[in-house]
Amino acid sequence: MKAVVEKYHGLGNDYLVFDPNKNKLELNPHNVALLCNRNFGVGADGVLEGPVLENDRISMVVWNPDGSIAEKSGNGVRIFAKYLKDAGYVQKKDFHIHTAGGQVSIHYLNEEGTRLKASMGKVSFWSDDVPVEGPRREIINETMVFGRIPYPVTCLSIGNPHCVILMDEISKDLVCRIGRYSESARQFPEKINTQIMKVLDRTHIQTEVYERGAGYTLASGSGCCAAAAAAYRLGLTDPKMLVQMPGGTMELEIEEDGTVLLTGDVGFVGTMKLGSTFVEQLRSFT
Ligand SMILES: N[C@H](CCC[C@H](N)C(=O)O)C(=O)O
Repeated sequence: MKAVVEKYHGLGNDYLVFDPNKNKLELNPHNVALLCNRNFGVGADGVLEGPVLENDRISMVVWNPDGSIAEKSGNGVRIFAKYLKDAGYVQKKDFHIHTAGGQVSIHYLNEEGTRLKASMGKVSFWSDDVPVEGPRREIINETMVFGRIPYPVTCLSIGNPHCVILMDEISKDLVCRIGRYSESARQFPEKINTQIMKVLDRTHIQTEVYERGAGYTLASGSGCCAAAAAAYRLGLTDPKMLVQMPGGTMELEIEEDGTVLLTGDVGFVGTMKLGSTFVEQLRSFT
């Protein structure tokens, strides 16, 4: 059996596109984890399975490298939109991609499709939407303890769950130290993506991310939406801002109705025809 994947990245947050129309292999948590393994597999921060084309809808599935499925990925939908153009599935400049976390509207900003704007939907700070255990409330600057240290935490959903912690200084080490505790903390029944955020001024913030099901990554599309929405809700920024992450900078805009617009680049790395022995390994996981 043959198998081929296409590798792309969004600000260094790399994904493999696995097109079921070109591959017979069935994906499952075990073979996705092997595909994403940076030593024994291709290596990536996740797999984007699709397009599934039915009743003129385009949908995709976002897999995390631990084999779990995420409702949405901001870099993932932008990468997937670029793939759809490269593979000839779409010719229009504007269209929708359906994910488990809701519909994302895509607008290409250049001919090659390497710069895209995604309308990521509305955020919700309500505990039952994120979800967060306890009485129904909006989670804004609520003290939560991770690793025996209290933090002021803002939680929100943008289709997938996020917590955002405002700090004076941020670093990879710090977000990993917190994320190891917060990701699977008991108050998050569906786990959580963790962002620490430094506000530079009213139009610039900086973040580091520890992703649910992936750990530390160089950038997170849904994560920078969450950080921007939290910064704006806390009254620290204007509705339009730049979010600086280790992998690069995204343009964010919070619209009047709470919809979050995400604009940034994606890069195509290459097409990988998987070796027959490796494909047999992937198939061996039932
Ligand atoms: N790990 C995330 C999904 C990918 C998020 C990130 N890579 C993005 O670009 O939004 C989750 O389990 O919700």
